[in-house]
Amino acid sequence: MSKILVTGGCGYIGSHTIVDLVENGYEVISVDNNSRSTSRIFEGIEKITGKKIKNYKVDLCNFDDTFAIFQENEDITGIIHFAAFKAVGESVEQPLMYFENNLVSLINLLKCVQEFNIPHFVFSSSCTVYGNPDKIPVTETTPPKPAESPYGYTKQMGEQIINEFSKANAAQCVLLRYFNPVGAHPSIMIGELPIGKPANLVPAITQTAIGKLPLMQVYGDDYDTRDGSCVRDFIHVSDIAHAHTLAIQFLEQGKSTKRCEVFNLGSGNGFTVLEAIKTFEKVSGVHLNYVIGPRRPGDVIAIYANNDFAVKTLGWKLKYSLEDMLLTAWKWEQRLKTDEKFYQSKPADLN
Ligand SMILES: NC(=O)c1ccc[n+]([C@@H]2O[C@H](COP(=O)([O-])OP(=O)(O)OC[C@H]3O[C@@H](n4cnc5c(N)ncnc54)[C@H](O)[C@@H]3O)[C@@H](O)[C@H]2O)c1
Ligand SMILES: O=c1ccn([C@@H]2O[C@H](COP(=O)(O)OP(=O)(O)O[C@H]3O[C@H](CO)[C@H](O)[C@H](O)[C@H]3O)[C@@H](O)[C@H]2O)c(=O)[nH]1
Repeated sequence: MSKILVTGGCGYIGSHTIVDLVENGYEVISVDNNSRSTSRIFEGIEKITGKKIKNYKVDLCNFDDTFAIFQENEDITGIIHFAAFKAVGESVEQPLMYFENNLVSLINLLKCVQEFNIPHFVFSSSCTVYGNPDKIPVTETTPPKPAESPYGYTKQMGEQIINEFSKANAAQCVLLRYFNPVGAHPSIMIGELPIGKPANLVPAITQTAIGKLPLMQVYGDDYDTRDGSCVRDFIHVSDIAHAHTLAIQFLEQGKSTKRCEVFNLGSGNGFTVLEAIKTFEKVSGVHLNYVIGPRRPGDVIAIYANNDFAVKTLGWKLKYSLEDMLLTAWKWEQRLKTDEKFYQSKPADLN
């Protein structure tokens, strides 16, 4: 059985991917320092899969501790690297913290890939690498634009580091560019746990609907889009998770013709912020308390994916609609309310 090391396994996408890997017969271990998450998420993973997952509470920026995980698990066959800081605004305020955490952890891992001859490496990238694209939908060959934030730079630099690494090493790599992952596992046993006031749209919607936030703002309705609000490609987190299993299988089956392959992971549909809100109101039956506010600096106006390459090459079939994404997110928010510690979602409360 293949053994996959998932970094950031207690996080939003990592936890859903662990479930998908286990359901597809993989043995999984996780490393997460819980700087942005709680290991309590494994209770949910265990309920869904019936499996206990071993997590190493290690900071990947500490090389010796990271190396020790590989010494203890010499049979690791692949790595899926999610662990990173991801808040765009915070990265503008604390750029060095972002460059250090996201890049040092990546380099430490790649040193271990080299040292222990790990054949397969999958990296969490982002559609942020396309910036404000000239033409939509974007394909994998759409030229990257300069990043809008230090966070964005860590994804662009991460891709470059892996590209160069793969030329000089035996490992084969896959870069997965996520669009906007939202929703929760259909069992509602795991989901997103934003820390503090959410910056992202869907947690802002669900927290407003439940009354945790009094009101939310739509950042701008004067863009050149069909209703004036920004366009995004929302994709269910479980669909994103399954693409990781497919990416590992793609590498294992020797189907990659390149040392480093890139895939867009989006639904292929663009919805506006206001359309997402209307869909939420429809599936939840809740009237959302929102106002139109000013534009948020740095926001991309409109982006969605051409996902043909992932669909054809990986055999990726999308299971969930926008309605499913928003309904599962809503059910998860309602479930969180029954658990005070999760509901508070401050780092100190989580662990
Ligand atoms: N969620 C999104 O909208 C989105 C979009 C595009 C790309 N991504 C990328 O996908 C990946 C996963 O995102 P997510 O939404 O699951 O984020 P998340 O914050 O929920 O999970 C990241 C996990 O990594 C852990 N971590 C961070 N730094 C670490 C370190 N130095 N050592 C060990 N663990 C560490 C955190 O504790 C957390 O559990 C990230 O790389 C993110 O940049 C996310
Ligand atoms: O309270 C809110 C929150 C968001 N929005 C709007 O909703 C849209 C989506 O915003 P998100 O913050 O949810 O997502 P982004 O597309 O801005 O950013 C996400 O996708 C990026 C890739 O483009 C990065 O990966 C980033 O980490 C990730 O948060 C934007 O137009 C934003 O202005 C609101 O109107 N109100």
